[in-house]
Amino acid sequence: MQLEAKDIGFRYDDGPWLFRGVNLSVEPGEVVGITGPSGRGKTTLCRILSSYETPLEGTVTYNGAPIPKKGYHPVQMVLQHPEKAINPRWKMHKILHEGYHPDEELLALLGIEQEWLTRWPHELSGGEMQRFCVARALGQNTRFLIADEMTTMLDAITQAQIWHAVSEIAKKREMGIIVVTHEVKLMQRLCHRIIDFSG
Ligand SMILES: Nc1ncnc2c1ncn2[C@@H]1O[C@H](COP(=O)(O)OP(=O)(O)OP(=O)(O)O)[C@@H](O)[C@H]1O
Repeated sequence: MQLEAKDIGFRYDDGPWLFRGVNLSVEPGEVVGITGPSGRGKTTLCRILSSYETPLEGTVTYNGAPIPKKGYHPVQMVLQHPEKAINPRWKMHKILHEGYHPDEELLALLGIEQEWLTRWPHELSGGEMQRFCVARALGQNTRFLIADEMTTMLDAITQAQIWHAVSEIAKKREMGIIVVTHEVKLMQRLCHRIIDFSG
């Protein structure tokens, strides 16, 4: 059940190649960090791994086969800014239940309070909103989570709570995680190995 990128290359339109020949594989339960200077394409690579973007060269496979375009996606991505990932016209319960129905245990682990469910997104703080985005990404069929600066904007306590919850779930389910962050200590604490993406 490995997630594997082979010889990936990408550039935007007629621009220069952002990267070529990138190889990466992540095993179930493994936590892999990706580090590198700003602008080298870490976010773009994450988008390719989670099928939001198609590579111009190379392939991404899950369990040795291309990831099916239909159905629940086994690779889920959580971004830095939760407000960009949710529909501002939906109340939180609708946002939360968009893909599946998270159980009470997961909500409690992520510190999501019942009363938040009836609120609009603008009535929540960034940290509260991000807990919903994380819950939404942690469906039972999520095999890999891509955390692209997932807790960068949050205070230390919220950051610790979210990572504690995600790590617990990952251990229990053997879920793999890719962590992109500029925070070196967080990266070292979480990751089994770190890949330098300096290009
Ligand atoms: N949709 C797009 N169209 C054109 N260029 C883009 C697009 N998205 C990103 N880029 C450019 O591609 C390069 C890589 O961006 P990307 O966000 O992948 O890098 P990054 O390593 O994640 O950077 P950061 O650490 O600052 O988030 C940047 O120069 C960026 O301006």
